[in-house]
Amino acid sequence: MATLRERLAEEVPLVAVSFGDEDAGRDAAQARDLRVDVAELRVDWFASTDPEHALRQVRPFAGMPTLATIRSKDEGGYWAGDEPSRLRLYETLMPEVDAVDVELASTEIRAGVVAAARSHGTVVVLSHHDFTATPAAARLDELAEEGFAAGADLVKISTMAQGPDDLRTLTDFTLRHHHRGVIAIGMGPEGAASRLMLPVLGSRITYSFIGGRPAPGQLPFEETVRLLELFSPRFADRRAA
Ligand SMILES: O=C1C[C@@](O)(C(=O)O)C[C@@H](O)[C@@H]1O
Repeated sequence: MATLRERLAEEVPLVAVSFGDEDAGRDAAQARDLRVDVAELRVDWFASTDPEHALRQVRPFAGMPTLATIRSKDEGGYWAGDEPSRLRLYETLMPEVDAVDVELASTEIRAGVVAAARSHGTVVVLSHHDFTATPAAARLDELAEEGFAAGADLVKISTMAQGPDDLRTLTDFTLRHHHRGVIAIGMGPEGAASRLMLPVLGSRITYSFIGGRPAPGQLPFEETVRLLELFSPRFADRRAA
């Protein structure tokens, strides 16, 4: 099977699903059955952030592309510990996963996460979330520059879309930067179309859900796959292969 890095280079959209630690064995089996492209392990959702517990939740997903995220409270996550502990947890998980996602704004640990990722060949996503609004194009460009300069393989922008103007802003951002490796998401009901349209235009990963924990505006995994198969022949070919 192609590695996540190889898949990303193909520029065919990937569909991710986020998982906590309710029942990692069950979730991993389901993710494999449904051929989820990327399992995002939301470590900040885990009941315990003890490293051994976290490793036990991640291991059932071995063999499929995995992305570990320990999201800060400032950007909508549940991580309650301090920054040195968060960096240690990323370092512990690094050999077991294909990619990690840390916020661009987490400047205390960002360089440490990137350095650990480099030594393991792990893909680095540097992300920016805004749950209220979509910033102007110039600000999004600054974030992209900051992210690539800091060592991102992918820069992810996930912002609340309030209407068509925000969809246009996120679309333009995708068109300007898709060749460098970006993920762009318009959250909320007004952003839902971005979860299909932007991957077709080059945003590398779109996020969906199975079961009960959707982010604002996310579509179910099977619906996302069905619609992308209609809109992206390259995606349909890869699913059929
Ligand atoms: O940042 C993202 C994108 C997301 O917030 C979304 O809106 O799909 C879902 C999160 O799990 C992921 O880490």
